[in-house]
Amino acid sequence: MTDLRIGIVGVGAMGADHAERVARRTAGARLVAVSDPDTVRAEALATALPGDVRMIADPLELIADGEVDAVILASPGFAHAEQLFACLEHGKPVLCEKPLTMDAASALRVVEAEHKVGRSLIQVGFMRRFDPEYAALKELLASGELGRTLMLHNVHRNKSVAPTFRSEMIVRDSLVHEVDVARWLFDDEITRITVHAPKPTSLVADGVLDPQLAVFELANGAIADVEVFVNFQVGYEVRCEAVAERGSATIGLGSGVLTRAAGQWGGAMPADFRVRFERAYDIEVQRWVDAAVRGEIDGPSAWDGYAAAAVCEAGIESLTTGRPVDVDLADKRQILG
Ligand SMILES: NC(=O)c1ccc[n+]([C@@H]2O[C@H](COP(=O)([O-])OP(=O)(O)OC[C@H]3O[C@@H](n4cnc5c(N)ncnc54)[C@H](O)[C@@H]3O)[C@@H](O)[C@H]2O)c1
Ligand SMILES: O[C@H]1[C@H](O)[C@@H](O)[C@H](O)[C@@H](O)[C@H]1O
Repeated sequence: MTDLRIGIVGVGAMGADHAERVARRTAGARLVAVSDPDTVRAEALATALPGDVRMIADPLELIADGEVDAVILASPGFAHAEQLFACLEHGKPVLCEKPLTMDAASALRVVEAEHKVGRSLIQVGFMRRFDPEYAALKELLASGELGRTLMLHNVHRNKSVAPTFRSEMIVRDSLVHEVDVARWLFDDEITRITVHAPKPTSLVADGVLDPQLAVFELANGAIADVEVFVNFQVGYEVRCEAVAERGSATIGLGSGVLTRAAGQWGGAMPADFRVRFERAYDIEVQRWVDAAVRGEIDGPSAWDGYAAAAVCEAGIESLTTGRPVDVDLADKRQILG
């Protein structure tokens, strides 16, 4: 069978990482084109990677290109909506990095446009669903061995982020992962969100609310809390503890290799998500490629991206008022039939 020919739009940190993945270690796929407004960066990447990778300056041209079968969108969130509509117009399967779009209204338009096409073409890059630890936690909770899950406690810390990363991005770009994790682990919708902000770390610009503490209330009565702290300084740390009726389960303790030496004990912390979630991204992309060949998706759908956008929109409102905000989610059955 011939390889799925993939084009990547946006080759900054994440796009370049995916480009390496597709070009070197994804079975049944071939990287054929990259696009980025920074054409020098895109050209350099295209030249460095194995195979014949073209640089196409205009992302919409890459999406329309007859030799590109499927697209990975790793452009910034503000560019996703237009590029997703182009993928739908050309009938191209697309793995879109989170966030699906910048707000709930545009995300819902994407869901509706895909529904009109009549095929699931969009998969959202909520890669934690493919992380072996998260997958094992999901399986354990679903088995019922611990009884009903009551609460989740989550920690999401980045070593640092660019100074352009503002308070609402902490919700839309970082907290959005736990929004998806909570919806996925509970298999339920978040109906209300509250985002508290303690006095910020002194290591961010004035006005940036970092860290934040979010509380999600789910339709089934469960609650999830999340500390999100994107300028933690130390390293990348993502943890999740599920508390159930007859026990708890924790993932993300980073207990790979613990050493004891010179009167101290400990291990290494990954510098960022590319290291911590490398395996998750590999599995995500491989399964997306395999599903695209079958004309399907195999992961978070456009609806999941929309639902997360609706929760984040309410979260950003809560961050400014300090009050709980109900999530305004469209009726799935009415939209998708
Ligand atoms: N799943 C994850 O864990 C994860 C991790 C990091 C980033 N992301 C997501 O990936 C996307 C990219 O993030 P990043 O960290 O690589 O950012 P980045 O700033 O490192 O890279 C973005 C790239 O997109 C290019 N770009 C800007 N405007 C564009 C446009 N209109 N069309 C095409 N390319 C454009 C920029 O020149 C840059 O090279 C974002 O949606 C982000 O939220 C996801
Ligand atoms: O875009 C990144 C990415 O999604 C990471 O997985 C997350 O930990 C960061 O907070 C976010 O800025």
